[in-house]
Amino acid sequence: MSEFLTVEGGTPLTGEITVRGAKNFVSKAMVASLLGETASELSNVPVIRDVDVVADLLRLHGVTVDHERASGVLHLDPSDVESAHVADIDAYAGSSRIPILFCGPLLHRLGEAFIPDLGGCRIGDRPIDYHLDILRRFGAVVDKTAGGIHIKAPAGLTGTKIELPYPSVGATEQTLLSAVRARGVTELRNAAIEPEITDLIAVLQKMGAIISVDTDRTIRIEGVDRLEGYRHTSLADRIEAGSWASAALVTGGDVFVRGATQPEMMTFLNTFRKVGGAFDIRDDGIRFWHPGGDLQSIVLETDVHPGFMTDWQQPLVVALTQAKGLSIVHETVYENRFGFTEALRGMGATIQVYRECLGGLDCRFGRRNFLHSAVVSGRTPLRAADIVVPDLRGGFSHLIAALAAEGTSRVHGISIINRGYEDFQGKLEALSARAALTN
Ligand SMILES: CC(=O)N[C@H]1[C@@H](OP(=O)(O)OP(=O)(O)OC[C@H]2O[C@@H](n3ccc(=O)[nH]c3=O)[C@H](O)[C@@H]2O)O[C@H](CO)[C@@H](O)[C@@H]1O
Ligand SMILES: C=C(OP(=O)(O)O)C(=O)O
Repeated sequence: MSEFLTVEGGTPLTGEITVRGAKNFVSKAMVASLLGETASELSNVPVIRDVDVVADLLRLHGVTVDHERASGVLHLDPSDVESAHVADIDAYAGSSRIPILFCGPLLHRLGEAFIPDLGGCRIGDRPIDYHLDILRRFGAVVDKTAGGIHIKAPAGLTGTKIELPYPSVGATEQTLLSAVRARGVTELRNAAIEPEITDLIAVLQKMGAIISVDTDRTIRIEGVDRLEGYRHTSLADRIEAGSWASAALVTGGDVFVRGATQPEMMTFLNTFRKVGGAFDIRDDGIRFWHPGGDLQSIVLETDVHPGFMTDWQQPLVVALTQAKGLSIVHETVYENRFGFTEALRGMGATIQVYRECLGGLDCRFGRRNFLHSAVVSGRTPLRAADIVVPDLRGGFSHLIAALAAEGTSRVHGISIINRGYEDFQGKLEALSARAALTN
């Protein structure tokens, strides 16, 4: 951890940056390519570490992966998967959450798989009980070991009825990726319907799948015998776009986010406006800026789509430290996503975290001892600090706070941010931030 970013605060971010494909879709579309008999081509792919991790994992399983990094085109050819000799899979333990989604496709192709322990941000326990339950319902035999899970389906997978206890994104994707080639029909109730899932369904349909989505969160999948490769352009990363929007607001800046799209960001845009941010939606992106005057405090609850996305929460909380009055933020998706506020407090923010559900919703975490509600009292000037990045979005929030703070901050552990923000240092430079890497 010797490398750190020196950030001199106090300069509004101004200018233009580009946001490419969504981290939370691209990685899943890459896994979907394993289901095809022919090669796939995915466009608008960002250069982020999660894409590299999944590319390497696919290569390990015999997929030929060619990532044209500048143009953002990814070629994925799975024709050699059956003959691949998978070695060194343990090296991928803890790298991201995507390996668990390899289960369905590998079971269809090979009848068995070993999935190393998962990584991803530590923002709660992040169990995989729904995933394992789903796989068992399809007929797989799951054996949990110390380093990962062994999974087998010698007789193939059979369609089933599933009702999720909570509309989990990953569990919905697990179901989709397993059901499309299972025997018969699968019905998934209480499914997640995030835009990244809708785009995954679009990819699977292009491959030959038959999937319908009802208005009541029910997804029906009719299994088919064969799927082909696909050609698809990823939807934009709405989380990255929202993060830069918050950065513009906190620093009193003006940023055009080329590539950002309105439909997937409607909920964010409503909140951004209520806080006092301004935006202008254009065909090629969205401009976000601080129009002057005071920012307003709000009551905010994170929720599954179409609610306010949990991954937007952390950057926006920094903006709330600059709003007048008391804001309430109730995190209902992850039980432990306010750890990042400690560093903000060290920078002068007034934020209290509570175990109670503050806000309108009673969530799964009420009365379970999790500090999952926050009260932010503003406006408080922020001062520079030495910070260690805790997780992806928390890290970006700290970066935003450092950009707005008075003085020079040192942000350690910034490589975590590369997992989901393409070339964020280049983008900071393009926006005239005063940030430099020190080794
Ligand atoms: C790579 C990726 O796409 N990550 C996103 C994905 O994560 P991910 O797919 O991991 O998130 P989920 O939607 O599955 O998790 C939501 C909630 O369900 C719980 N749960 C989930 C699975 C399970 O087997 N058991 C269980 O209890 C989780 O602990 C969490 O409290 O959706 C989240 C919610 O929009 C986003 O914040 C993440 O950025
Ligand atoms: C929680 C996140 O991602 P992951 O599921 O990959 O940890 C995120 O993108 O903020």
